[in-house]
Amino acid sequence: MAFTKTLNYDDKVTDQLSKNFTDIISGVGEEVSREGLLKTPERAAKAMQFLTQGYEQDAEAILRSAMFAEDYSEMVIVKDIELYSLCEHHLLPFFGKAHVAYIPDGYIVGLSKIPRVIDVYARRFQVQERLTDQILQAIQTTLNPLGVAVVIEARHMCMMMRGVQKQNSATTTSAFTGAFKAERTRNEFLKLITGDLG
Ligand SMILES: Nc1nc2c(ncn2[C@@H]2O[C@H](COP(=O)(O)OP(=O)(O)OP(=O)(O)O)[C@@H](O)[C@H]2O)c(=O)[nH]1
Ligand SMILES: [Zn+2]
Repeated sequence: MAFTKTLNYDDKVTDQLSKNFTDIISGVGEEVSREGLLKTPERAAKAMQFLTQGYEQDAEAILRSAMFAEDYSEMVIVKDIELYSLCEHHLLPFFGKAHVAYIPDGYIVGLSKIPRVIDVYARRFQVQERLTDQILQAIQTTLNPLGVAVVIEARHMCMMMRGVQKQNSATTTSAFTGAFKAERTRNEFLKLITGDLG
């Protein structure tokens, strides 16, 4: 499974996507043989494969690969994790940050696995709500903790560059399981993710 910043590109997929991007370039009236655009279909094909590599990856397997038995049952929060995704309606980026918390029940997980799981689901065509829920469910299903909380704050290029063209709007989505359904626990989490670490 590719976790590196580069990807082993599939030649057949690259060829097919390159043809598609050639059509897009000529479709908007550009000259595909213009020097600056000669390699663009192939570059765009590779960029698109990179941005959708999450389809090939298994979030639950990633979590299971670093679960450790530990007698700790306080809230664990990983906050301000940057994320980049593509909206499934316009294939334009949305980006922002995610905050994830869980309360262990016998098992903790390697901290880096949480951002990895976010990338697995973010690197697909998405809506922010489903992305939020998929991260939540993957952690709940594998670790079976006392509760999971996920908050995502993001800006959607499809609302900024086109459409309503609102530059400052941000969308917040949240999802909770178990202990986080209780107001006190949820509020503690929300306070900790908005608070200053000092
Ligand atoms: N709920 C949700 N909506 C999204 C997300 N990303 C993009 N959208 C919205 O998806 C909707 C698609 O609506 P349509 O009316 O079919 O598309 P459109 O004509 O391009 O709409 P406008 O963006 O309003 O111009 C738009 O309102 C987008 O803002 C997301 O992650 N979650
Ligand atoms: Zn969109």
